[in-house]
Amino acid sequence: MTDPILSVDGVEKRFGGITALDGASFDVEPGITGLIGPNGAGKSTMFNVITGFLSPDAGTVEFRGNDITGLRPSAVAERGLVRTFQIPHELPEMTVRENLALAPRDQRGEGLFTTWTRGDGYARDERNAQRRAVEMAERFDIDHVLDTPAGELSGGQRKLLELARALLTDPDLVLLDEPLAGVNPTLENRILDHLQDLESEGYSFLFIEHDIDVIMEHCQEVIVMHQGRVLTAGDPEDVRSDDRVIDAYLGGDADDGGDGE
Ligand SMILES: Nc1ncnc2c1ncn2[C@@H]1O[C@H](COP(=O)(O)OP(=O)(O)OP(=O)(O)O)[C@@H](O)[C@H]1O
Repeated sequence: MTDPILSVDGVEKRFGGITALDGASFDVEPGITGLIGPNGAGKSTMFNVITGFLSPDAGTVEFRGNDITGLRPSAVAERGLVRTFQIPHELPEMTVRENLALAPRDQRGEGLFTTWTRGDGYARDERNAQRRAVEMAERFDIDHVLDTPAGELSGGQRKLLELARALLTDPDLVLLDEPLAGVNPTLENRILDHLQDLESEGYSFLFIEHDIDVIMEHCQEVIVMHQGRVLTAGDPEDVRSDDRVIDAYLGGDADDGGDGE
């Protein structure tokens, strides 16, 4: 048994009267792990807490054995834990090349201003960033759109760009929020193949996904959230046949008029 790369323990998060996370705990082992659960289960809130976009009201998050609870997103990214973003507001106007070249600094919280005002080593860093941008675009088959504004990409190309941007920060663990949403089946398979290849190179992934077949085929482990807690976690085969999971997805009230399909 390997050490967990990520450990979440007793995490709580409330928004006014809404309890989004209600004492959620789980471990993530190296590899590809799926995070599933019905709408409103708390999956996105959990991603935000893990990556420092929200502070939890209680509980801890440990990454590679170090407490990262409440650290800022840039500090979390520095330690090797990143999430893919919906491309922020201003970036659709920038080309794929520019998006990729800026990605590492962006994740570290260095804005354009810091980038431009930095002195020593800037030219070298810049050449390096440009070279890696092209290499990454080639790897993800988006090199033919390097000079296209990101806002003009298809849904699938945009997901590949997000993945490429995340990888340019040299992460150990990447959190992916529905990486296949709005992606056509051909690109969907390509993204999944990329994840598999990257995993064999030592990257780990935790991803939110609604398609249980994708989880079954590509994840070593699956974590199921429901009502802000972890309902169960483990082997996808076992989880799929777990009555509690089936109930959670069907709405739970078995004697409440469900058609029992
Ligand atoms: N910023 C917020 N303010 C108020 N309530 C919020 C906020 N963010 C999330 N919530 C609430 O917290 C609960 C959990 O939401 P969350 O988005 O984390 O669930 P989810 O599992 O990601 O759902 P989905 O699969 O629909 O994206 C929901 O009841 C949601 O309405």
